[in-house]
Formats: sequence, C-alpha cells, structure tokens
Amino acid sequence: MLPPPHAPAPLPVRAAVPLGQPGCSAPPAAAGGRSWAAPERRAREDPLDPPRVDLAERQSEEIPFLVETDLEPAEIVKLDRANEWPDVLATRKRKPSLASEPWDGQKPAYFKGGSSKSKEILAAKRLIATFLRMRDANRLIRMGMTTDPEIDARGWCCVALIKLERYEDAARLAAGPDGQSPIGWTTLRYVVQNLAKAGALEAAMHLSRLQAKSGRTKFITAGSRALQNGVEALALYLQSTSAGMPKLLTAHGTQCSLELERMLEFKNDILAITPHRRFKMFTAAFNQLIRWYGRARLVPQALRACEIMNELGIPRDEMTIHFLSRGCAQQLVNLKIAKRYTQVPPDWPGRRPEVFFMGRVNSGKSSMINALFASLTNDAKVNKQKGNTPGLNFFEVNRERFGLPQFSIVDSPGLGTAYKPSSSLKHFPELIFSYLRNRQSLTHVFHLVDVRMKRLLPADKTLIHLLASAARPRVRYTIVVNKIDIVTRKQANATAMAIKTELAPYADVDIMFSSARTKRGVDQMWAKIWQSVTETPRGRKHKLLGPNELLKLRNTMADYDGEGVPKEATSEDTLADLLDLEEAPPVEASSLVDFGDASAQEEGAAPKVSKKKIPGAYADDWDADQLPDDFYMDEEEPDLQEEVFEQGWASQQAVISRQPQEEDFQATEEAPGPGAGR
Ligand SMILES: Nc1nc2c(ncn2[C@@H]2O[C@H](COP(=O)(O)OP(=O)(O)OP(=O)(O)O)[C@@H](O)[C@H]2O)c(=O)[nH]1
Ligand SMILES: [Mg+2]
Repeated sequence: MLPPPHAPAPLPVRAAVPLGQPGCSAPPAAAGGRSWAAPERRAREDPLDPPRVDLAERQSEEIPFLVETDLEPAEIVKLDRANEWPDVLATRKRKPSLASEPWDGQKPAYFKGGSSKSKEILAAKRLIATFLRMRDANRLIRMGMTTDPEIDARGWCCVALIKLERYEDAARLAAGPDGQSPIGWTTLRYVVQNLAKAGALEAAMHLSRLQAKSGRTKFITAGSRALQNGVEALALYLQSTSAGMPKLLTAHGTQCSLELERMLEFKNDILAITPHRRFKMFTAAFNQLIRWYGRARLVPQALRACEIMNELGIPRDEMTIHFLSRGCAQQLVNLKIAKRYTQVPPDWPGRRPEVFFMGRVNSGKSSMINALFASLTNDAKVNKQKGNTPGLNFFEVNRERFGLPQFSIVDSPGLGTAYKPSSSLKHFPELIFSYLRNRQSLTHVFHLVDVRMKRLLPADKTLIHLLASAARPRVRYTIVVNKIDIVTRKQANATAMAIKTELAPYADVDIMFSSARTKRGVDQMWAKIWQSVTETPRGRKHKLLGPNELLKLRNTMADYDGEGVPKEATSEDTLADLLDLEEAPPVEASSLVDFGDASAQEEGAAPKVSKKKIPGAYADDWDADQLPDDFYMDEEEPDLQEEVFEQGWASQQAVISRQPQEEDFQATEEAPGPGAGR
C-alpha cells in the first residue's frame, strides 16, 4: 500500500561533517583545527583589527560551514583530518621537476583554463577578499592551510597576509607544511620581494631557493627563477636598508654578497636559457645590486657581481657600467694639466697611488678615462684631432670619501704623428720618462693600443722603452687593445696575438681588450685599477715587467750588435725595433710631423718612402729581398679613413646606423696603400 501522499519520508541519519572532509559536498573553505601555522600573537593595536577569536571554541557556531552527510558518526570521527594539511605535494599542479629536465610540451592543467572548479575558486577569492577587509589574519592563515590545492587559495592567502603586514605568517604559508612545497612562482616572487623589503632576508632567500621546486615552464628553467628572485631580493633588501638604517648598509651588503655566491648553485639552469631571456630576467636586478654595492662602498663586491654576470652570460646594458663606475669613483677632481714635470702635483707615495694611461696619439686614452668615470659631462677632453691632450692631466678620485681608497688617474699626451707643430711635441717623451722614472706613487701603467694598428707601432715601442728605462719593477703594466667595437673579434684577437708574440721574449705581458664607446672592458679595467690601488705591496701577484725582464731589455738595447741578444730579438720584426729609439721617417704631408724624426725633417734630410718600406732606422743596411714577405708592413698607421671612425661621441649614433666600420676597414686593408709592394 502506498503511503499517504502527504506523509513525511523517513529521515536518514545525518551528522555534521566539517568542511573540506570526504563526504562533504560544500566548498572546502575554512575547516577548523589548528596546526603548524597561526602562532599565538597579541592582538594588534590597530582599531581596525578585530579581537582574536578562538576558533576551536566557536566550532559549533560555524553553522554555515557545516553541512549534512549520510555518514555514521563513528566514521566521521575516523575522517577527522582537520589537523592535517591537504596533500600538497601529491596534488601540485606543476610537478616539481628538475630544472634540467626537458620540457615535455604538455601544458599543466593549471594553464588550460576552464577549470571545473571555477565556481569554487570564485567563492574562495571572495572569501579571502572578505577576510582581508575584516583584517582577519587568523582566518586567512587557516584558509591557506586547509583549502583544496586544486583551488590554490594558499597563494592568495599569502598575498592577503602580506597586505596585512603579517610577513612571518605569509612566509610560513608560502613555504608549505614541510617548508619545501612552495606556492606558485608568481605569487612566491611577490612574497619574496615584500619579505626582502621588510628586512627578512633569510626568509626571502629561502623562498627564492624554493622557486627551483616550482618546476620549469616552456622557456624558463626553475633555477633561473630562483636566481632572479634571489638577486631581486638582495637589491630590495639593500635598498630598504639604505632608507631605514644606512649605517648598516655595508654590513648588509657583505651579507648579500655571501648570499649571492650561494645562489650560484643554479648556474647551469641560467646557462640553459637564451641570452635574451637572461637579459630580461637578470640585467636590471644585477644593475640595482651593483648600484647598492656602490653606495655601500663595497667596490670589490660590485666588481664580483659584474664578474658573475660575465660568468652566467648575462648581457649588460649601459647602466651596469654606469653604476659600477659611480661606485668606484664617487668623487672626482680634475687637478691640473702639467706641461712640464716640475708642474706635477706633489707625490704622496702610499697615500695616493696613481694609475697612468699612455699610448699613441688618438689611441683613446682620454676617452677611456671618461668611460671609467661614466662622465655625463666629459672630464678628459676628447677630440678626433690627434694630439689633443697637451700634458699630464691629473684626476684625483675619492679624496673626501672615507672608506674608499684615494687615488689619481693620469692622462698623458700621445706620442706619434700629430697635427701639431713639432716644437710642442718634442718634450713629450721626456715628460713621460720623467714621470715614469720619478713618480713614487705610480702603481699601474695602462698602455693603450688602437686595435686597427694590428701591432706595436714605433711610438708604442718608444713608450715601452721609456718604461723599461725608468726601471720601475714594482709598477704593473697592462696593454689595452682599444676600440674593439670597430673591428671583428678575429681581428682584435689577431692584434693581441701579434703584440703578445712580439713581446714574448721579454715579458709575459698582461693584455686586455676594451672599447670606450661600447664600454667593453671597463669593468675589467676597474678591477685591475682597484687591485693596484688597494693592495699592499706584499700581496702582489700580478704579471709585471719583472726586474729581470727589464734588465734584459735594457742590456739588450745597450749592447745591441747582433750578438749576445736573445735569438728572437735579432729578428727585425720583434722588439729589436723598439731598442732603437729613433723612429721611422715620416710618410708624407709636411703637416704630419712624426715627432721621432722631427729634427731630421726640419733639416730636410727625411728620406722619401720607397716602394718597399722597411721599418727602423737601419732600413738602408738591409737587403730588402731577403726579408720575409710579411715584413713589408706599412710603417705609418694604415689610412683608416679617420673621418669615418673618429667621430665624436655625439655622432656615434650616425656612425652606428650606417655601420660602415667593418667593410671600410677591410676595404682599406686590401686597397693598395703607399707601401703596396705586396
Ligand atoms: N670607435 C671608437 N672610437 C673611439 C674609442 N675610444 C676613442 N675613440 C675615438 O678616438 C678619438 C681619439 O680619442 P681620444 O680619447 O682623444 O684619444 P687620446 O689617446 O686621448 O688622444 P691624444 O690625447 O691626442 O693623445 C676620438 O674621436 C674618440 O671618439 C673607442 O673605443 N671606439
Ligand atoms: Mg687625450
């Protein structure tokens, strides 16, 4: 018999089950129970912050979070897992893969969109927004700990906690129950940056390292995200230190440099991504870090950061070198130009070390000094005209900056051909020699060579000879192959190789490349300068023209008679040229005065250049036919269309835009020049 139509159906046994449990159909929003998070804290003074609620006590009141179920009460007790975290590691959407693991081409479900859980996600977002408005950190923490990982409300809860300035809780929540299962990488980056700004460096670095567990995406390896976050955190930490407690900047900077070294464990991951991506991810962060190292007067650390950029193949932009230079030279005074040695500023050996720049005319000495100082207004006068610097130009660096070494950088007039009357050039070698010989505070000599000259020209050899005769064994010597922006890498290497081979019998010279225009090599130059001006004489471990080599060089010159000299030196294409102080005869144009032979020219005795030119004053003694073919090099610098190359800084863009350099250079190389007997 059918029951009467209005009789009530028998009710099943129902009991309340906390939200988020099996058997519960409602969105798992905020199950009760306590666990690792939610440390006991005193209520904030903030009037907007409501008094703390003991959720355990109010369990029964949370009616909206309880729903009915068909389960027996005994089963419910068994299922009371409120004290456990959801199994975060098992259900992570992004699998914690190794960064070096290749991308399998599968997009994680997370990125596909259209999740069936979208309603629940929306509900969770609204709930978090409400909690944030209520400033209820407890509920946020609880929710972050207990929501379904598919919904991933943990990240949003972290963001909300950061907004409530509950940094510690946010950090714990972001690190996961075991401290090793991070939230998604974008949210994690946000948390890391805010922690660093708030001064929690260790937490920030720990969370940065956890990025490596987030797995890779299509183009970015996990380790590179870790380093990116790490460097950003370091820079932000130093920035907030300098704003809040500037006296601790140096200490914190040192701490940061140690942390940076530890982050290098992700090196392979960074090398695995493309340079463009490296540029987008790291360059700005490293620039800021270098900037704050500079402010903290931690120049070695800033130089090391540049070195790390090189190591990891992170491209630089102009701000990198700018910040480095501003850190190294924080104060600059252009003392004076000394046209005679009697006019030079007083010598304070030990107190104010000096770095000397020498080279041929137009080899780019003054430009290089400007590049070192990152000058917005050029301090050393530069001109495409040759012979622009009229005397020794002293720049005093960091005189009133305590905590930084005080030193001078000295620009010098170039030797060689110049558009100047010979009388004003004659005393330059003597001036340079007096300086090299007598200046006690001299610590480092940079000899700049224009890369297009392909080898050491007579003026360069004269300079080396002056340095050798000055007998300053403690002075470091570096040959700088300059202007590498206008030749190919191969040509630059060939020039360096030629110079090295030529000087090999005498000294193992230190050679580096640079370009004042593209700022290449400026950081290496600063590193060398810094080493020279900061170290004590005992700590020297550099390549130098040692006393033995210098002695050899001078003896060789003294008894140069073809006997008793090193075998290599008797070959005319080597330093034997240098040992003869007299320079080759001028090529042409009476306006071009080769200072070495100026007197000869005045007397009208300058021999005209023959078809086959032979460098050196002994040219006439030799049988030209017996010399190897490659011996017939142009004595003077090749005609390189100076107007094209030697544009001023202002017209640099024009030069770059039409890019004539390489073709022009190759053309001039092949074009039959005045000495074309080849
Ligand atoms: N492309 C290029 N041009 C450069 C570079 N460095 C300098 N120049 C140019 O070379 C010319 C000479 O530069 P300076 O710095 O005056 O050379 P210098 O050695 O000081 O010359 P003097 O003082 O006359 O001995 C200028 O027109 C610069 O613009 C460089 O790295 N690349
Ligand atoms: Mg100059």
